[in-house]
Amino acid sequence: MLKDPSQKYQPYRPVRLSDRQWPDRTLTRPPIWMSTDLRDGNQALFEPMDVPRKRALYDCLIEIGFQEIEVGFPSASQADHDFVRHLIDTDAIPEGVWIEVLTQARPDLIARTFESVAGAPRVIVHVYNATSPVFRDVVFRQAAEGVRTMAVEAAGHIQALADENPQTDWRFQYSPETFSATEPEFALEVVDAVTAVWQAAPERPVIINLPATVEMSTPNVYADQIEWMHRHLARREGIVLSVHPHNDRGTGVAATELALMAGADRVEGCLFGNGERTGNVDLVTLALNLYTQGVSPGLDLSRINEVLRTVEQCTEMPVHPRHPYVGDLVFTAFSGSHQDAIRKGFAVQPEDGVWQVPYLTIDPRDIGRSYESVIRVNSQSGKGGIAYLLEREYGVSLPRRLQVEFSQVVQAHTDASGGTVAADQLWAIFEREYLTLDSPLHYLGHALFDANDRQGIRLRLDRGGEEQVLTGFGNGPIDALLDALGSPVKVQHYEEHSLSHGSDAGAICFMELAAAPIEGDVYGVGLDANIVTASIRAVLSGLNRMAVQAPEVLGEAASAARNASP
Ligand SMILES: CC(=O)SCCNC(=O)CCNC(=O)[C@H](O)C(C)(C)COP(=O)(O)OP(=O)(O)OC[C@H]1O[C@@H](n2cnc3c(N)ncnc32)[C@H](O)[C@@H]1OP(=O)(O)O
Ligand SMILES: CC(C)C(=O)C(=O)O
Repeated sequence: MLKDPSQKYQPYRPVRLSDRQWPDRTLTRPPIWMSTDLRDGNQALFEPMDVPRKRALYDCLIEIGFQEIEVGFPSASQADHDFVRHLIDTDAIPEGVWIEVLTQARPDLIARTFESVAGAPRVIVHVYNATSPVFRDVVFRQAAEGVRTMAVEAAGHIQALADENPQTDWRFQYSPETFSATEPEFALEVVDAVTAVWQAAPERPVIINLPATVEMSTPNVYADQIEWMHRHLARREGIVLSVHPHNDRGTGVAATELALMAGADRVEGCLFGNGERTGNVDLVTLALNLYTQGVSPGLDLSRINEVLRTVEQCTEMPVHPRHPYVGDLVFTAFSGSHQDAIRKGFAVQPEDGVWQVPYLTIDPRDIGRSYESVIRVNSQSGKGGIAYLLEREYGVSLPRRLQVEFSQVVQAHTDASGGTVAADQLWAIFEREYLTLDSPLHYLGHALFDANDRQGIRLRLDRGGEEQVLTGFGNGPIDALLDALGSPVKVQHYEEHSLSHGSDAGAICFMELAAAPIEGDVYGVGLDANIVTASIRAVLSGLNRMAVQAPEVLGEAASAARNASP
């Protein structure tokens, strides 16, 4: 890299527009959408789409609700010509939908374009020539006047061919390619000349499309350029003002939004931002950005995963996992505080119905995505996400302190394994830690009985391979159980709930235990169809876990007296 890049690169030229209006505007309605997936998107692929792939993507665009679709550059390739014919010959252009075809401002190409669309019900003929100084000087080797004439002659040619074919409904579109690198005064001069030829008027509007063929400035400069044109264009009321942003600086969406605030009526782009180099502007992001502002975009993206699959199959290009709204990971929170906030947000249903789940700009269900991928657990995760997954998948609501305890168990696992933990793996860790740990004390059975206003229990268990029958008495079954075991532990807290789903067991019991040699409390968990058995299992689970640190918590082997029949 150069120490002084100014020797090689020049800053963009700002537009003189001191009273710009766009900064104070907000977007309150959607633009007219035009998909150029099948043209600009297609011309940017390793392997351009064949007719079946183009057709699959076209059908997808129709289902989403696009009414203007640029279907190709039929004078440039046989494949594009064949696709246009396929649509016309199979009657695949629904009422209200306009196909659009692109051509250079060259008489032979314009003529071939009209031949290819013969018999179509509605066609937008889109003609372009570049207008910027470098194109004038280097590519066309013509003075500005020559470049203007190229556009004017093409416009006249198009008008004449359309007049010869009145069975089709025609609309005309002109793009001064490289508009954003063109002096605004010259772009205006060319566009005004073209709209004069076409006699643009409200009853016969034409589309003037102002591309950022290469994005070369901050989005505010593009917005200024659009507002300047919007305010200076002749026949403005007969013009649908369109923008065609690319994303070379990574700000295509921002530039488009500001351009719409600056007066544009229409946007050309591609699904998920496919297109030349860094892509055309992403129409899905634009549409859903509007949606999250409470503005219906007029496009149906309620099954966004299906759209994604179609686009990926047709273009053979993957969409990034962090791509806005559609990427695999955009509704996933790994870090603990995010998971905690999301879980709490889901739990609150605001009375006014206004969406306010932290970290999520949109309800994933609105676009056909589920909460399943919302929370994943890895080494950055905390108790919130873990609790959320166990609750959602297994109907298990962990008490708060158990959430803390178990998250450390999970963290040890993720630190060691390095990966993420799905809900089923989480449950397996939970089972191993709390539910299937049955040594040294292994529950075999119990019977409760009344003993002079006290609760009696006869407990059958396997203690390290030796079967024992222990008897104890207390104020209730747990008290009697601890008495039978002769264990010094104290029950600090006890919670039990029925399982809502995910297991046919009826109840889960959480027992928070404390015993002198151990710092802090330790949880045991029991799962059983019977609520008392679930609580006995929970005590034994806790004791087995505590015994790893302090074997004495297991209690003395019960006294002969206790072992005697009551
Ligand atoms: C920004 C965009 O995405 S624009 C769309 C780009 N898409 C495509 O180009 C589609 C694929 N293109 C093609 O198949 C070919 O370029 C064709 C069929 C359009 C033209 O092919 P060719 O006649 O062989 O020309 P070539 O590809 O070399 O293009 C360069 C010529 O087109 C001229 N040209 C370029 N753009 C335009 C235009 N908009 N209007 C008129 N002439 C143009 C150039 O000045 C150059 O002319 P020259 O040979 O007299 O110097
Ligand atoms: C033809 C024009 C609109 C184009 O694709 C561009 O400038 O990027």
